Amino acid sequence: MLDKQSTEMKNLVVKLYEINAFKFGDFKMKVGINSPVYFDLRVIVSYPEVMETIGNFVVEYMKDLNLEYQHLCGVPYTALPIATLAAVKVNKSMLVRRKEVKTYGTKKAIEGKYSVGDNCLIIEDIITSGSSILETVDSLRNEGITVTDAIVIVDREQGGKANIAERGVRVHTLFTLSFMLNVLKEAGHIQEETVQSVNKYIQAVQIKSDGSFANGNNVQVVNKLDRATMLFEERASMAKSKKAKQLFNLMAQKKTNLCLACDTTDPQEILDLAEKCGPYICLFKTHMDIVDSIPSNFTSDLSAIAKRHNFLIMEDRKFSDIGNTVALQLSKGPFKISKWADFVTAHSLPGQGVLKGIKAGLAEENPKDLNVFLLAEMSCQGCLIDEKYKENTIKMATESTDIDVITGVVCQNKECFAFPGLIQLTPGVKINENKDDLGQQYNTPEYVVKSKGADIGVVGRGILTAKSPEKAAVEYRDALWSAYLERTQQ
Ligand SMILES: O=c1ccn([C@@H]2O[C@H](COP(=O)(O)O)[C@@H](O)[C@H]2O)c(=O)[nH]1
Repeated sequence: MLDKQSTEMKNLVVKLYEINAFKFGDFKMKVGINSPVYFDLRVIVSYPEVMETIGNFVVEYMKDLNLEYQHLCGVPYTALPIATLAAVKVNKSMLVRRKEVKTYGTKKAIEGKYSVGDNCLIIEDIITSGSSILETVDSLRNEGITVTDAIVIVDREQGGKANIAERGVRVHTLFTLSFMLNVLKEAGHIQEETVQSVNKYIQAVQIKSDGSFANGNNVQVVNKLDRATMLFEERASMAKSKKAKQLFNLMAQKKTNLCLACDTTDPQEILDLAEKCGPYICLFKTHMDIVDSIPSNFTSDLSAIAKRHNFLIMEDRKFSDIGNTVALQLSKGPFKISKWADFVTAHSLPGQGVLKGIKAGLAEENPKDLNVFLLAEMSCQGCLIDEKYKENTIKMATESTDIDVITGVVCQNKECFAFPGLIQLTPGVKINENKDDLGQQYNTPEYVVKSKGADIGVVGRGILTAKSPEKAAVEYRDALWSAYLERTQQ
């Protein structure tokens, strides 16, 4: 008998969250209103253990329900592998619905062997309005096949179940969205505010069978899980890496989202700047390869200052080589970055290998808990990064098996990613200028935070060339922090 409250069921919910099959943010939905939650169960095909667990739960549920049916049909496409697994396990035949009916050959909408009057059980991954299930019901019924029941993995509780019942199909669900939210809250992955925001959305956006909204078509819902309006404290609980949680909490406690880009070549000057500006920053960004003859105690001195003033250190190395080389660049050579940096930056250009290389470099010695910011966009004029590259970078940052080492994304726009547990680091920040002579482009602190979605603003020459870098750091800290506070009150 399937126990829907069991630890195994709860563990599956957490796993779905961890692999980003269940995510939070600001997502465009088929119904036209943005949603604070999104399920993407397509990713489970990459996790055989998750597939097997879901398959087993579906089979147990099917046995409990004790339904009469000759065939199983998965709603295309995401539910197809789940239905296949279940059909094999219970030794039933499968029917496959073609989404696009062929214009040649048999022109069949339903593939598989069946007789008029046979009964078919439908399997679906997610139900929102129920329209996808109904399309499959219609195709099956057009062939004379009887459909009375459907098993659904997740019910978003937006009216789909009732819409389908109107058409004579009972929906049996493994998980409701409310249950899943409570499990994630119990597990400490989300806070009560998040649960309430999602519940509010679900209540407001109830969909009728014709696709209209139960409250009329002018439904206005403020998505409180738009990352731009969320507090860093709340986002910390959603972050998937420990380091991202640490940085979110540090910013919230210290009330600063300023990163100083310390692009100076004199090692002593770097330490002096860290000492002076340290109280006002959350991150201190270095380019170690521009520093002249680095003294042996340089990185330990910098780390001591970081500890004293409570900021983290980022080496902006922009790794972009094959994994093996990246592992060596991170752990060996004159800089031994893995020994002292909290964060590094990396291009997504080499693909997954760059993250694998970083992980391998970390395994080399006994390093700090180091994390990565992936570059999805650059601030310079004429940058060759296009939309597809950006999209794939965000996939790497949110869906890959190495998301545990990712704290955030270096980018210029809020639209780049939705997940509130990632941090947007935005360089190209200056109060009085909009470009330099070598292609750098600047925006003001207020603009990058409020309009471009920056969580952390990176300031280099805006501080370094000021008469008093310390005073400039205070000025930038205040401008970036008040823009962040104003943004959360929108
Ligand atoms: O797209 C990017 C990525 C990184 N940077 C780095 O940020 C600082 C900016 O310095 P400014 O003096 O404020 O221009 C610098 O270290 C770059 O390497 C970037 O500018 N753009």
